[in-house]
Amino acid sequence: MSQTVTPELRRWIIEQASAGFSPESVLKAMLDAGWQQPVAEQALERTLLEHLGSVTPQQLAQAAPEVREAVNAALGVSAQMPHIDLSGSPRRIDAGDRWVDVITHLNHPRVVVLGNLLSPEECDAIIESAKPRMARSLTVQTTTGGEEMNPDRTSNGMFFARGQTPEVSAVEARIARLVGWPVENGEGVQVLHYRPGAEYKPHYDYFDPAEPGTPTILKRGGQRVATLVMYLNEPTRGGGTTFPDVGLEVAPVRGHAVFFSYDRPHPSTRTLHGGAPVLEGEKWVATKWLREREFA
Ligand SMILES: O=C(O)CCC(=O)C(=O)O
Ligand SMILES: [Fe+2]
Repeated sequence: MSQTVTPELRRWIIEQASAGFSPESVLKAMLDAGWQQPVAEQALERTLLEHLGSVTPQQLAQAAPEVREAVNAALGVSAQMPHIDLSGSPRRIDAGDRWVDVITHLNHPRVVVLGNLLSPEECDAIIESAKPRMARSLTVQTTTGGEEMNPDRTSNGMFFARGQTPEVSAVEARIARLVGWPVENGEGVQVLHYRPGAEYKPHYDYFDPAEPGTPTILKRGGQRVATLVMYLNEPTRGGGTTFPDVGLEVAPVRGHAVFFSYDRPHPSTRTLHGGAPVLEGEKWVATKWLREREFA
């Protein structure tokens, strides 16, 4: 007699895994219920893998450790993440050489808006040292692994090497302390300049695993797992950082920053975001991307 896997069975498997039962105990229950071992094993594996895309980080956090491990391994997901400790709901956080204000935070997507991350002097110094090296922004092209001009990004930009100027170096150390992530895992700071009308259409910062160029990119430091966009000045109107999945817009205020993290390269992180068009004035930001491992 051949057995077929019904939608009810798949739902039941997901419920069991989400409730914290280990795959072994789910499998045993299926065998006890009369399922043939190969069918049961395949149904279990397929169902859990296919379900991954719709699992929220909160659900996964509640799953049995074996499920979490299997899921993480299957997706190349990072167990450890850059993270801002907001336990005890602090108003301000000690970032080593500076107290940083906590303005707003959201759990899914994981977003933290910070105030006073940079002093006005640091903002100006970073803009001034970036200016001579600005060119039309390139984005890493996952189709090829190279860098290309992207029509969705109408800003101008440049990259600093890590530690290239004293201000960049101080800010990098501050960020590392703030999010508990090594300086070595960070890409160099990128500076972007938007004139009126310029924008950065909604996108994900992680590298799309489905694109052929991604494996090459990942050889250097693995996936991006978090982004910090730092506002170096204030456009008069427009230029906020938007998160369309949740209708959030972060105001570009000088010295403020928006931190967001994504523990898997997947839209379920809800980290789709963009730079809204600048309507009046101009906008300068510095972006710090954090990788899983050392970015050498
Ligand atoms: O300019 C912004 O607000 C967003 C910048 C951004 O998304 C990026 O640099 O990846
Ligand atoms: Fe981005």
